[in-house]
Amino acid sequence: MRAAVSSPLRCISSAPSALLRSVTRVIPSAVNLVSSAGTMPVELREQKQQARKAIKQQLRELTAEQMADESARIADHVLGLRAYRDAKTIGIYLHCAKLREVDTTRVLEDAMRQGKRCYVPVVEDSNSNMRFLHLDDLSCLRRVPPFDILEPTDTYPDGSPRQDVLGSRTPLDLLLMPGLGFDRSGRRLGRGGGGAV
Ligand SMILES: Nc1nc2c(c(=O)[nH]1)N(C=O)[C@@H](CNc1ccc(C(=O)N[C@@H](CCC(=O)O)C(=O)O)cc1)CN2
Ligand SMILES: Nc1ncnc2c1ncn2[C@@H]1O[C@H](COP(=O)(O)OP(=O)(O)OP(=O)(O)O)[C@@H](O)[C@H]1O
Repeated sequence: MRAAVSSPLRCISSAPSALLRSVTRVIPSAVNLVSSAGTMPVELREQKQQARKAIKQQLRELTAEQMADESARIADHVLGLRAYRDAKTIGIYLHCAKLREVDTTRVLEDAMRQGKRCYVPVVEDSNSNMRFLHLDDLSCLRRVPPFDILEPTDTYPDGSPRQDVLGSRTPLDLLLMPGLGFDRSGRRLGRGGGGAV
């Protein structure tokens, strides 16, 4: 995600616990490989594809009740974290149920209630560039193709441009990352779009 921040950023990755081991099982050690050309080694690309396929299959097998339970546990965990409680400004994704992502609603609602400044991702273009825009009112959200993920409008109701975190004097203290899978040390596997690089 091309969201530069000017202070050390605390990153919390969350995924249903049933999935936490998937990434390391399917990608034993290759996650640490970096080719000298700065491109992803073919072997690693293939291992990631295989891991994505396996994880998506596991996600499909979770029931709605399991998803809701795991999301509730993750929300409880996040809400109890000092990093969260201390954060004045947070980046948070708006989960997509169709993609079986961890539900962020409760954290977002709590953050807004607590007066934390929230920024959410908005896809810029087909090159996976994205911005983090300020969100203070859920009524400005609409589903945007092709992924049908909720995004805020570019402007506030009064027509002024919605604030981009990069133009803000208060950088993100905490970022809640969407991801397909995470291992127990927090290493993340995304959907392959490269937006989070
Ligand atoms: N909720 C949410 N918001 C987000 C992200 C995200 O992962 N989750 N993104 C994080 O960067 C950005 C959007 N990027 C996305 C990239 C791919 C897909 C997606 O649906 N991928 C399909 C495969 C599509 C294909 O292969 O053509 C999939 O993974 O099944 C969704 C969002 C910004 N906002
Ligand atoms: N080991 C690596 N060596 C060099 N470049 C890498 C390596 N891993 C990833 N990259 C670079 O990062 C980009 C994103 O990698 P990848 O598509 O696997 O990300 P992801 O985990 O799916 O995350 P997301 O798609 O959400 O950003 C790749 O296109 C590649 O340019």
